[in-house]
Amino acid sequence: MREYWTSLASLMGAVAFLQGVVHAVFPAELRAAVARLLGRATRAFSPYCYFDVTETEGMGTNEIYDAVQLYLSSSAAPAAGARLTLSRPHNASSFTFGLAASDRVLDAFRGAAVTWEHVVAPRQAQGFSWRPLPEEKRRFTLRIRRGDRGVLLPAYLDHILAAAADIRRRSQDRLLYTNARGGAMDARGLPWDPVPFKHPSTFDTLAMDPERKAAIMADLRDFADGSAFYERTGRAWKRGYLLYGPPGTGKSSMIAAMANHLGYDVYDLELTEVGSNAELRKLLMKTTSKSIIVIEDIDCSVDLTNRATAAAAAQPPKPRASIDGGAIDQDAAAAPAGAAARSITLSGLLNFTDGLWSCCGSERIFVFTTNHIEKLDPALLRSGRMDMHIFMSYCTFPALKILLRNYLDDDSSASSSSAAAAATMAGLETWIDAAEITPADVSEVLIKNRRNGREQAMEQLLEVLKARAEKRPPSAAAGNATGGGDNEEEEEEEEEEKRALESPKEGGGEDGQDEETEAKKQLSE
Ligand SMILES: Nc1ncnc2c1ncn2[C@@H]1O[C@H](COP(=O)(O)OP(=O)(O)OP(=O)(O)O)[C@@H](O)[C@H]1O
Ligand SMILES: [Mg+2]
Repeated sequence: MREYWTSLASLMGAVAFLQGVVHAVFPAELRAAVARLLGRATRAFSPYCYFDVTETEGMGTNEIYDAVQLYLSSSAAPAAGARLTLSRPHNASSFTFGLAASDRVLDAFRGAAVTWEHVVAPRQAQGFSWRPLPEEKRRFTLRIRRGDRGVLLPAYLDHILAAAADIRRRSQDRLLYTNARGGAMDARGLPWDPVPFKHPSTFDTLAMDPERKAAIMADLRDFADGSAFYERTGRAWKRGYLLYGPPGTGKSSMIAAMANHLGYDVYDLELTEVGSNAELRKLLMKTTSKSIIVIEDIDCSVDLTNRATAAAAAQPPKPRASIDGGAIDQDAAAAPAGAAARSITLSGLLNFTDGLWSCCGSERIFVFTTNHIEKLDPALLRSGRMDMHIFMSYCTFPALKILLRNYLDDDSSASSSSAAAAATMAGLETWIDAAEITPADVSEVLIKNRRNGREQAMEQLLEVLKARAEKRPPSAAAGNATGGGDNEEEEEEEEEEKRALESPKEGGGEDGQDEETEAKKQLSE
């Protein structure tokens, strides 16, 4: 045994001596070149190939490096014993995990296994630079089997970029964009002003019938996951929703709930600020994908009369300079007399939602709201433009239960099981339809009275419902309060119509218009 140790020691001594000789005789550059050559020779026989993604690229940061970091931090499995770093990026509401130096993560894509290594090496001393580089050089090295290269690249990188963008969007606060300057650009060439969007409305807090709510949520989910479907069917990846109903029934709350549900940004388009159809197009082109473009109170925004009537009523074409500085806006010239002050035309708006321009990005949702659906041109409402018409009704009993839960359920002294509470609840159920009260008004009553306890607040609400129902014409109130009587069949028919309107319209535009006529009839009653 002793001889073994003696020979090992002399071998190590010989290696150290040789190393000293090599260092003394061969310059550093030559040694590095030999090492590179050896590395290349080993890689030539290796079953793997390697790709480096460096942190910096030229003078700037490398977007792919950031994307890989974000992707690996949430999607891939760290190898056993790997260390993760924890951070919270600026303006983000959640934490992200990053890979520490020299650790590995394993991932798989389309059945092929890949390994990522995070390599951190000290940077050689740098001379003077206006833009000092980080002290360490960081890179991710992707190792894949040679045979998998065709399967993985570039699809795997595309997958990583898309996943990282999704994570970034979900972890960062969403933005609400407005066009307060019309379509005029700011110094960065953007017509939209962003502010953080922190509306607390969600589908959970939104008061409406649970089945209708579930149908809308499913439709939104189908849309968001429908990339392959839209590509296969040759449709532009966009969807239009029209929210209509009396003021205070939750149209704006629904938009916020949609944005929160999908994690989309919101573009609140103020049409009255937009000078021309050309400006409208520019605004559209500057929206990002995965966003909801909202036009509230569409009936009040522009004169949206029927295209045919508009053309007949049009003044003799009077060329009018757009605010872009002298360019003639042809659409504006054809504007109807009533819209002379503004040059947005119905056809401009139709092109905005459905024309070729609307497809200059993907995954966009258009939401229009109105209190008066009967004022809208059928052309605007047809399928493909407004695919789903959602009637936001006065507060129904299922919706009321959601509001009671939202506003009163934090009251720990609540004893809703008492006989008195049950009687009040039954009273609310009886009177809610007859009162024709909006969820906004119900919320107001509950907010004002919640300090007095759940039961008191409910009793107060019942008083308000009764008072409202009694103020209404006796026939309408009685019919509703007693559960319908003779009107029951008519009501059922109305319900059917509403359901039909809310069912998604994938196909022909003509059907959409027929249904729309029904909706108008129903609203004008
Ligand atoms: N369906 C609802 N669910 C929950 N809260 C509601 C609902 N409808 C109205 N509210 C409450 O009433 C307030 C006003 O609602 P919202 O602004 O969404 O109504 P709207 O239909 O957009 O009204 P308008 O037509 O006047 O724009 C909201 O702040 C919200 O708290
Ligand atoms: Mg609103």
